[in-house]
Amino acid sequence: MLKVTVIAAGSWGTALALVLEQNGHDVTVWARRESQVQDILQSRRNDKYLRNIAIPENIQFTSSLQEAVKHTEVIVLSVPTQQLNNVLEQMAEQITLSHRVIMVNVSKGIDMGSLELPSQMVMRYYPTQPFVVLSGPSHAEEVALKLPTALVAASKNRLAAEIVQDLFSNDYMRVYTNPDVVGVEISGALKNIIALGAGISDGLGYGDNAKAALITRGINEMVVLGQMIGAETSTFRGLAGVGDLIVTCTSQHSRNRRCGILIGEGLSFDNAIESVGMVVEGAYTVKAAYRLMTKLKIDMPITKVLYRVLYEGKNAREAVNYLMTRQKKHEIDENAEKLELWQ
Ligand SMILES: NC(=O)C1=CN([C@@H]2O[C@H](COP(=O)(O)OP(=O)(O)OC[C@H]3O[C@@H](n4cnc5c(N)ncnc54)[C@H](O)[C@@H]3O)[C@@H](O)[C@H]2O)C=CC1
Ligand SMILES: O=C(CO)COP(=O)(O)O
Repeated sequence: MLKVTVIAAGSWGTALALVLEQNGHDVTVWARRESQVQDILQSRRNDKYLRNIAIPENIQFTSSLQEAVKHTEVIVLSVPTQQLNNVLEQMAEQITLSHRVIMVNVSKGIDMGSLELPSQMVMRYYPTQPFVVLSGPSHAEEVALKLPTALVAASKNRLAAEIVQDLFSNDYMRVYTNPDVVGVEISGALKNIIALGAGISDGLGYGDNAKAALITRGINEMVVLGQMIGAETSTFRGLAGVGDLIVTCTSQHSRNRRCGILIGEGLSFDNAIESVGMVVEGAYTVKAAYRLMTKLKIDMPITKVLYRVLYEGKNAREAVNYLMTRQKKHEIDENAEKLELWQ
């Protein structure tokens, strides 16, 4: 049994706390508001984020960071990416982790200000603690119902990856390990942008053909950016890559897809975000990815048009028209260069 602290009592943090408790660990969840802690303790539910799920008495809740991390062995960070730096700062001010703690991040995104990945933010504050990113196709609503789910625990530290694999594995959750932290993080961040696009496509009334094209060309964009920043291309074929892209672009549970559908149906960006009521990571990651794309001088057309739709008021239907009619090109640039493939 390990002592595990989950930071943030949103839908994913709560669902993962349930898994950890089921697996026999000593689980404490930190929520920033005492009122939320009291609500959960009274009802043993967290209906705002995870409806109709009973939370066992064994899971402790607190709004004190100090109490939450006291003697803990594993910290699971489930804070929305744009808030992660702020939470890490609060933790660093209040807590010196003098003991060894495995830092596990489960949020998916890129910081809009610094353009850092979660691993880079965490390592800035805790350079000597082992870091693991847990990612893959996994909606909290299904995990809370114990429906079969497969994830990937990526770390440069093999032992830490294997500890996290053991921590979460059970008969409905299968966890693989992977040393490619950057590839897993870029996959998780960019798939949300593509899912927003898939939602917009659905909201506009386009069909399965359009969505399949978005998913496939979306992987291409993930690879293009990933290769520039040191990711392994094979990671994009895995659970964190194509796996998560499929689930987020097609699932009824996806917040990113739902937000996209509302925008496609004509709602404003702000109203769509508000209506979803939970974090829509892709809406912020698109800004970071657009800046990265510009900085690295690479072409990411889906990211580019989504940025224009969300932040520059471009009409969504015109954006699709742009994607369809832009300059013709090869499907796979590398193949086009291989003279032996042409007759
Ligand atoms: N919901 C899901 O099924 C999954 C979510 N994720 C990722 O996990 C991360 C969290 O997502 P959700 O739990 O769905 O979000 P959520 O919107 O359900 O919950 C976010 C939680 O973070 C807290 N929070 C927000 N700002 C904060 C701050 N400044 N300080 C402290 N706490 C703060 C909120 O109070 C809330 O409890 C995201 O990056 C998401 O992409 C990953 C896999 C599955
Ligand atoms: O990352 C997720 C599923 O793997 C959650 O996606 P949404 O935020 O779109 O719900």
